[in-house]
Amino acid sequence: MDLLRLALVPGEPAGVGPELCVRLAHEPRDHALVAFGDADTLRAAADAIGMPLRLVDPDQASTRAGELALTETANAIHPAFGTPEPANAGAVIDALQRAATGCMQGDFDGLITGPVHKAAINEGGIAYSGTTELLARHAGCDVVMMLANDIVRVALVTTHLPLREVPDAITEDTVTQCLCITAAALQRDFDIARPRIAVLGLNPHAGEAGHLGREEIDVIEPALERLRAHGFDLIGPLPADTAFLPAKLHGFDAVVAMYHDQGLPVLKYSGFEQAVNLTLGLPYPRVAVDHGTALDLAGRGVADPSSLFAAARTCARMARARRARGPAIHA
Ligand SMILES: NC(=O)c1ccc[n+]([C@@H]2O[C@H](COP(=O)([O-])OP(=O)(O)OC[C@H]3O[C@@H](n4cnc5c(N)ncnc54)[C@H](O)[C@@H]3O)[C@@H](O)[C@H]2O)c1
Ligand SMILES: N[C@H](C(=O)O)[C@H](O)COP(=O)(O)O
Repeated sequence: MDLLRLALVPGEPAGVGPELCVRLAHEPRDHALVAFGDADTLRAAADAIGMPLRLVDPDQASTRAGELALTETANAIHPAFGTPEPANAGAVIDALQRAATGCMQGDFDGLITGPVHKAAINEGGIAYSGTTELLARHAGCDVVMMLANDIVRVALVTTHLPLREVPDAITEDTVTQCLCITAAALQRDFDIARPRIAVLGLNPHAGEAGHLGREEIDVIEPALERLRAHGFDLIGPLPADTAFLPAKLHGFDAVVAMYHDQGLPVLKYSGFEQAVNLTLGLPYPRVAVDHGTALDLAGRGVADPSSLFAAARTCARMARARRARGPAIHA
């Protein structure tokens, strides 16, 4: 079988992404990694953490430790560590889009991404709420953000949205769509034949029988009932404050949360180092780190690379399984 090829985007040039990519390039691997980024930024990151780095042509598909194939997407300005330059927003987004195009065209088997600084991209004049949304638009499909570690998988109905807008975005359709994409991904990429999914309510105590909000009764429960009639194994809507108790978590393959900060703090508290961020529903596997740009640590050589290593392992595993199984048939 041909060597697996994975695209790697370091993300914000002033953050920890580039140095973590240098560390990743030194890890043993049985797949080719092709980075999309700025050569000077990667070299500066390698110098800062005292690790050698040899950048090679993207066609070379090297698996040698310390070597990284690079498709250059040059920055406008060389940034200082810890200080994002909004002028580099175009280069950061260009790297993501070119890597995603490569995945869509079948040049790559999957995409691994480092952290992007959302404010710096917007300050650079590009409307951007997250890479999840960018990749969904690029591929023209609906997706779900799921963060996962060995303890829990959390999928979100809404992603990067002001809290004020969340209730209006929780509809029977968005809940149904999130559950369908999540269940299909658990079957396909995690080999769980009949996933058991816990679904959280939106309101305190899942609405307390309508006395603390009606979204559970009017929106979430009807969506669950509709899907149960199609054979989905769903529990909920559950009160979010106790759904993550270890004894309960044991029985679920994933938890669907209604919004970002309902689900992700629990996931990150339970295992920040090993967690990864997956975009479910794309035609290719995309796996990212679970942490941000950590501007306070950039260039100091102390940032933990575990999440990026886990992202690369997860992406390679999913890509290999998809290759073995063949392309998905979309209804
Ligand atoms: N995958 C992504 O693209 C992603 C994920 C989360 C946040 N972000 C973005 O990153 C920026 C900064 O976000 P933030 O400050 O809320 O979160 P952050 O994850 O960058 O930092 C939170 C804390 O965790 C620490 N930390 C983060 N990564 C670490 C690592 N690898 N090793 C050791 N410690 C680490 C930081 O030092 C900081 O104390 C924001 O623009 C945010 O939107 C991007
Ligand atoms: N919501 C993610 C997290 O908190 O880890 C993060 O912001 C990155 O999301 P994108 O991959 O959509 O940029």
